[in-house]
Amino acid sequence: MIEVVNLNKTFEENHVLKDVSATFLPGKTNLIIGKSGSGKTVLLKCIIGLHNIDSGQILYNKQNLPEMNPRDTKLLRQKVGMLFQGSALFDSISVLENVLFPLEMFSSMSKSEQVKRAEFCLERVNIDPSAFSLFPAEISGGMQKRVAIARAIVLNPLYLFCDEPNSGLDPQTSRLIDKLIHDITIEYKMTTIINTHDMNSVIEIGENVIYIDNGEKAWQGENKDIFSTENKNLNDFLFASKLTQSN
Ligand SMILES: Nc1ncnc2c1ncn2[C@@H]1O[C@H](COP(=O)(O)OP(=O)(O)OP(=O)(O)O)[C@@H](O)[C@H]1O
Repeated sequence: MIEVVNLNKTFEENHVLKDVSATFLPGKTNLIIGKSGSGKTVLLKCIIGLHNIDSGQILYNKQNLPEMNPRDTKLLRQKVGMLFQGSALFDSISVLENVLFPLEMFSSMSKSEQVKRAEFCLERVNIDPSAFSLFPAEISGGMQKRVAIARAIVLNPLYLFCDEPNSGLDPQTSRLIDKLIHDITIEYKMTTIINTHDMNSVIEIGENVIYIDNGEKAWQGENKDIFSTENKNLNDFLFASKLTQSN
């Protein structure tokens, strides 16, 4: 489980995260939602350790990330998978080589074990072996995203962080990607945190939704409860998101 406790983050005069406390549950898809500029990405980056924080705690199974020694931090990083906006695949190497990359960097497997593991992950995200030797530019955006998921899970992470996984995808492909992330989260009992604008994701896979409003955690709960919330700003946000998505 990941918990953040009384987290504060400022950039110069800009107090971006204000005393945020939230829990992110293992085996669940945890969604961070909120208006543009509310602090979602900064929160995700603080949790991953890409931003130093001003005060508060970031607890990975009760171990506070800012206080971890370099050895424990390194061990933790090996348990983390990341899915960035726009897939961030390496253009000049093949699909298979992209997924092999983390294994070459961080595992002690033999080459043949690495290839077996990479192929297994690609098959898990439904990439046909005929596409293994293609370059990212030769496959669709949805396939690129699935390759990026395969790469993110190849080291068997306990934690999966996804920043806007559906950006640039059509609604049908977005649904497939959501379902894939959700299924993999359950299968591998990962703690998955997704930063999203996509209201369909909230409805489909929002098992634990954290709503950030102007740097504060203003609501946390399950998708089934979100549309009966009495939080006015959240209601306005949901209404505006539904309008945008139906246009
Ligand atoms: N590296 C940085 N240096 C200074 N200010 C930053 C930095 N990163 C983010 N901010 C500021 O923090 C605030 C929150 O930004 P953040 O990117 O977290 O918003 P967001 O909710 O993810 O928005 P979006 O949905 O548009 O991506 C903004 O005011 C932004 O300008």
